[in-house]
Parts: sequence; structure tokens; C-alpha cells
Amino acid sequence: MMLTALGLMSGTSLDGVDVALIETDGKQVKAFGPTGYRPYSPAERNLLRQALSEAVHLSQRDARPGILAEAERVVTRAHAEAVATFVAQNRMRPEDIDIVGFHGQTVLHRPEKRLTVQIGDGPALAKAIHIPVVHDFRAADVEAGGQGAPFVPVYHRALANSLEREGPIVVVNIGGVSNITYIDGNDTLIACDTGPGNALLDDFMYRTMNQAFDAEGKFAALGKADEAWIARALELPFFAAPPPKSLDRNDFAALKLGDMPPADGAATLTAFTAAAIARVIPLLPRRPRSWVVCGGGARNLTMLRMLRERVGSAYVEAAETLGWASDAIEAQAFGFLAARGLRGLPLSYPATTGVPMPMTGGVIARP
Ligand SMILES: Nc1ncnc2c1ncn2[C@@H]1O[C@H](COP(=O)(O)OP(=O)(O)OP(=O)(O)O)[C@@H](O)[C@H]1O
Ligand SMILES: CC(=O)N[C@H]1[C@@H]2OC[C@@H](O2)[C@@H](O)[C@@H]1O[C@H](C)C(=O)O
Repeated sequence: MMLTALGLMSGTSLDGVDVALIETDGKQVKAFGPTGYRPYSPAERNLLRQALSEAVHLSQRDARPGILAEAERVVTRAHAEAVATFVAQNRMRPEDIDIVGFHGQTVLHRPEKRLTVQIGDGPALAKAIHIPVVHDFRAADVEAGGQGAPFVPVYHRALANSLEREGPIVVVNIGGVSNITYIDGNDTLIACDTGPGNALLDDFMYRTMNQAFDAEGKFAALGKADEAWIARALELPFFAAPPPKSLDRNDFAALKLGDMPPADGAATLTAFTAAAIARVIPLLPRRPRSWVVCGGGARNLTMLRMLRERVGSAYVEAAETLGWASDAIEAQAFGFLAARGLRGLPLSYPATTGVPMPMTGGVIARP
């Protein structure tokens, strides 16, 4: 049976809530519906940044000390507003939507301690929007010893199934952190985080240029990357470790650039993201022939150029050019995962998160 599933994603870039509707049975996507976006205000974004700093002290996933309780209320309210606006704009009623997939906002990710924390109150959201909500997608996986991320690979596979491209295909998401899904025919699905996405670059642009991000990569295009710095950074043990593996948004925040002009700094961090993505190639069973790039980083033309330079003769294209709604993919994925969770289908696998066996997940909250 097909479900009308609404996915809600608030990613590590802390920019806002992405909303996307799909028709799915949890295996295939029958139709793509409209999408929406509810940005965080500067004050909300600041609060989330503080919540991330405070969350480093957490040792329990449901504890909300200090500012985290307020941050959770803000996240829940922003999602409720995002759904209300989406429903009104598309002239829908809550009963037209069968299920909502609510990722929440990750504030801490420490899989080695079996701890991953997403704030956002599922039961409160279900009551506010009058629609059943599946939430807490990552909990069961980390509890079972998995990485708890990435979770979009099953959705990337569903999208790639109808793609006529030479395999192996890699779908790369360049969000705050970058992650890849490696697809080789029907049987091979491998995934991992690869390293930084835009988070280091965004933080740098904010500090040095008072800008939220490097639009289209124009600033980095003016600079020269410090290849020696990148080579040293890539010596961190994370990059040589085989998949599956995952990261916290701030895992590389301690890396400091040397003294260099700001444009060179932006070029270096952009090239570092591209080089870290390409560093996964020798860790995969076969060399990928086709790369599909999604997430906000796909709009960064310097990032795309630098990735092309590092993947040899493979074909690199932005997801948007394939007709995929690049910015909505993660939201669509959490609608898809909600449908899978309802059906008891696996959300994660040994080769995507390192969980001992294929694992379903998500917790349902009814209005
Ligand atoms: N026009 C643009 N030019 C360059 N970069 C852009 C552009 N638009 C967005 N970005 C980058 O993409 C980022 C947002 O990406 P995205 O929405 O995919 O992240 P996210 O979903 O929050 O993160 P994650 O996938 O890690 O959870 C912005 O912070 C910015 O760095
Ligand atoms: C713990 C967490 O929220 N991780 C995010 C983050 O952002 C990108 C990358 O790191 C990915 O592993 C994951 O998000 C996507 C949606 C995922 O689970 O596939």
C-alpha cells in the first residue's frame, strides 16, 4: 500500500527545516510531491549553536540540561510551523498525510559511546500537527552498536535504481558533513561519512567575512589551496579507516589553518572537503564510474570542480541536473524511512552503519 509521507529534516548546517512530500510504500517512490523550507531565524540559529556546545557534556540521549530544553522547544515549534505552512500552501488537510518522518536536530554524535542525540519532541509534534510522527531514527542502530549514520543510503539506492549511469555509482551528499552511498547493482550498498562538508567552510566564512557561506564557491575560486595543509589533515586516522564510519559536525573544528589570505583559506577548506570525499575511493570495492552530488555543497561550483579534479575519469554531475530535487533529498529520505519504519523494513545495514544485522527503527507518536 502506498503512503503519503512527509519528511522533515534539520541538518548539521543549522540553516532551517526542509520539508518534502512523497508517495511511497517504503520500497519504491511512486511520486514526488511539493517541497518546503522554514529557515531558522538568526536568534534560533544562535540558540542551536549554543545547544551544540552544551551538548558535548551529555552522557544520556534524553537528558536536556540547561539551554538544551529551550533549544528542543524551538526545534519542535519550528517543525510544527513548517508543517502548518506546508499544509496550508499546498491546500491540504492533515488527514491527507499518512505519516511524518521527523529527524530532529543532531546536537551530539558519539557512536563509539553508543550515543547520538537528536533534539525535537516527537509526541509534542504529533499533537501540534494532528498527524502520526515517526522519530528517533538513529537510536536503535547505535544501541545495537552501529554508527547511527548515515541513514539516507536506502533512499539514495531507491533513487539510483531508475538512473541510467555506468556503475558503480556514488551518491555524495555535501551538507554540514559529507557522506557517500556506493551502489553497485542490486546487492552492494556501502555507505559512510567521508569528512567535512560545508561546516568548516561556513564557520570560516562567518568568522572572516561575516557571511553564512561561500555563495557558488566564488570566494574560494579567487584563492589558492594549501595542498600541504590538506595532505597533513588527511593523515588523521579517520580518513584511512574503512566504511562504515560517521562523524559529529564538529569533529574537525580543532583543525586550524595557517596564516593565509582569507580567499586561500576558503580555497583550502573547499579543497579539503573534495579531497576527503575522493579519499574514500581506495576504501571501496571498485572504482566508482559515476558520481551524483547533492546537498547544499552541490551549489558550490568550486567544490564541484575540485571534486572532478580528484576522481580521475569518473563522471561527476549535480543531482539537480538529473531532475532530483537536490535540497529536498534528505527530507524525502526521512519520509521514506518513516514509511519503512512503519513496515518494519530495514533502515540500516552492516555495510551502511556497521550494525550487526539489518535493522529497522524509528518510534511512532500518535496525535
Ligand atoms: N548557493 C550556494 N552556494 C554555495 N554553497 C551553498 C549554496 N547554498 C547552500 N550552500 C551550502 O550548503 C549548506 C547547506 O547544505 P545542506 O542543506 O545540504 O546541509 P544540511 O542538510 O544542513 O547538512 P547535513 O546533510 O550534514 O545534515 C550551506 O550551509 C552552504 O554551505
Ligand atoms: C548524526 C547525524 O545527524 N549525522 C548526519 C550528518 O549530516 C550528514 C552526515 O552527517 C550524515 O551521516 C547524517 O545525516 C544524513 C541525513 C544521514 O543520516 O544519512
